[in-house]
Amino acid sequence: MPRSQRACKNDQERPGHRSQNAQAQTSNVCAKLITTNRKGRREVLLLSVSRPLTIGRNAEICSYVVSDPVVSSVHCKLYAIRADRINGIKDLSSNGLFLNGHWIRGSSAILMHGDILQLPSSQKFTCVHSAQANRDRGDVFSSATVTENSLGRWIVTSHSLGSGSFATVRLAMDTELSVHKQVACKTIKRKVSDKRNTVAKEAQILGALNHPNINRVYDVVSDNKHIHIFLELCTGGDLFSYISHYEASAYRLCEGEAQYIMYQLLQGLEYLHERLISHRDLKVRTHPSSMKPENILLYSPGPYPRIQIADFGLARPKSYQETLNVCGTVPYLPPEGIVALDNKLMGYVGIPADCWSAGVIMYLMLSGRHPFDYGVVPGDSNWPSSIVIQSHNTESQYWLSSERNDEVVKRRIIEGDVEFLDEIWGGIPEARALCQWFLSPDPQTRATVHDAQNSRWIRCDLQELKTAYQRRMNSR
Ligand SMILES: Nc1ncnc2c1ncn2[C@@H]1O[C@H](COP(=O)(O)OP(=O)(O)OP(=O)(O)O)[C@@H](O)[C@H]1O
Repeated sequence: MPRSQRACKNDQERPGHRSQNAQAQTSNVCAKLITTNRKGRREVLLLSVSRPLTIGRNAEICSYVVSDPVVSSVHCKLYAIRADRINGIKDLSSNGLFLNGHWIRGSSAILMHGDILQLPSSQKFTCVHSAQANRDRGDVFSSATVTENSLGRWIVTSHSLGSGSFATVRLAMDTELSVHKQVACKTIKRKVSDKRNTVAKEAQILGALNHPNINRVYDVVSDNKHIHIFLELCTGGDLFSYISHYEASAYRLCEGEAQYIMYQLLQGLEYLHERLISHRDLKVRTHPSSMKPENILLYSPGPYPRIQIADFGLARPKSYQETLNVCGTVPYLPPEGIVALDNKLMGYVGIPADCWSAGVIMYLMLSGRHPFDYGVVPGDSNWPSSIVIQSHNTESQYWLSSERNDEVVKRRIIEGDVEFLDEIWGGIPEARALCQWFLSPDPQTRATVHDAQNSRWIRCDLQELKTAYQRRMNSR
C-alpha cells in the first residue's frame, strides 16, 4: 500500500478523529466553555486533549451548533494542548471572532483561563480552565496589565507559555495591527558576566532568518535587566505533547505523519545548514514526566502539524568549525559530543550533530521511545545495585536519578547501543535505513540533510510531501 494511503488510513487514529471513543472521557477535561444559548439556557462544553471542539452552523460536522447566519459552517476549532494549562483556538471562519473584544481572523490563538470568546454578533463563550477555576482571573487585556507590561508596541501578559534554563516565555500582543496578533515574548535575564553575548547572538541569528519551519523573531527590546525577544507564536504545543496523544498506539506516529514532520525538519535544517548555522540543541522531551523544554514546536494545533524549530540559544554560525564548548542536552548529543563533554580539550562539529539529533527525533516518532534515554527495566545491565529509582512510568520502565540516568545514556550512545526492533522497524525498511544512517557514530559518514532528502524514504513520496507541504504553508 502506498505510504500516503497508509497515512490516510491512520488518519482515523489522529487525535481529531477520536471523538467517539472520547465521548466517555470526561475525567480528563482540561477546560470548559460556558455559554448562554439563544433560548437563554446556560450550556457547558467540555474540552479535553483527546476531544477537540468545533463550533459552527453545520450540525453534521460541528460538535456545538450555533445556527445564526453570521456564523460560518465551521467557525472555529478548539484544542486542549497541554492538560490544564494551555488551549488553542483556530479561526476557520470568513469573518473572524473576538477574543476579549479583540478581533482575530484567519489565525490560531492561545486561549487562557477567563478569556471570553465571541462569535460576531452572536454567542459568547467564557473559558474556564479546570485547574484554575478557583484562581483569580487574569484578563490579558485588562488596563492594569497593559500599563504594567507595555513595551513599545507590545503588550506582555503574565500568562506563561513555558520556561527553560535561560528564559521565561509569555503570551504577548502586537497592538500595531488592526487584527490583534498574539505573539510569544521570551524574556532572558541579563547576566553581568555574559556581557550580552549569548543572548545577543540568539537574537542576531534568529532575526535574520525567515523560513516557515523556523520560529521567527519579530523584534528585540532590551531594558536594564532583561532582553525581550518577540517571537512568532506557536499555538500547537510541543512535539512531545503531540506524540503523547497517541497513547493507544504506544506513542508512535503513523509512518506518513512522521515522514511529513521529518520532511519539514529537513527543510528547516537545510535552510540553516546552507547558511552554515547549526542549532546544536534540537530536542524533544524524552518521557512524560520530564518538564524540560523542547525545541520542536507546533505552529498550530491539529493533525499533520506544521512544525517550527525554536530556541536558538546555543546556535552557532560557522558551524563547520569545531566547537570546544559542549552544550546541548545529553540524550541528543552524538558520540563525538559525549567524548568532547567528558574530555574538555576536544571539540565537535555542529552540523553533523544536528543530523544526529534529527535521527533521535525520527526514532522517537516512529518507535514511541527515545533510542538511548528510556530508563531501565528490571534485569537490565544498568539496573542499579542500590536502588536510586526516581520515578517509573509503566510497570516495567523505571527512571534513575538524572545524574545516574545521564551516565547510562552516555554509555549507550558511545557504545552505539540502539535497538531497531523488527516488530516496529521491520515493516518500514526505508525509514530504518535513514534513521540508522543519521545515527552513524562517525560524523564523517553520518547522513547529511542533503543525503536524507535524497534517501529512498523521502524520495519515494517526494511529490506528495511537497504538495502537502505547499498546501499547508499557504493555508492560514
Ligand atoms: N514561539 C513560541 N510559542 C509558544 N511557546 C513557546 C515559544 N517559544 C518557546 N515557547 C515555550 O517556552 C518553552 C521554553 O522556551 P525555550 O526553549 O526557548 O527556553 P530556554 O530557556 O532557551 O530553554 P533551554 O533550557 O532549552 O535553553 C518551550 O519549551 C515552549 O513550551
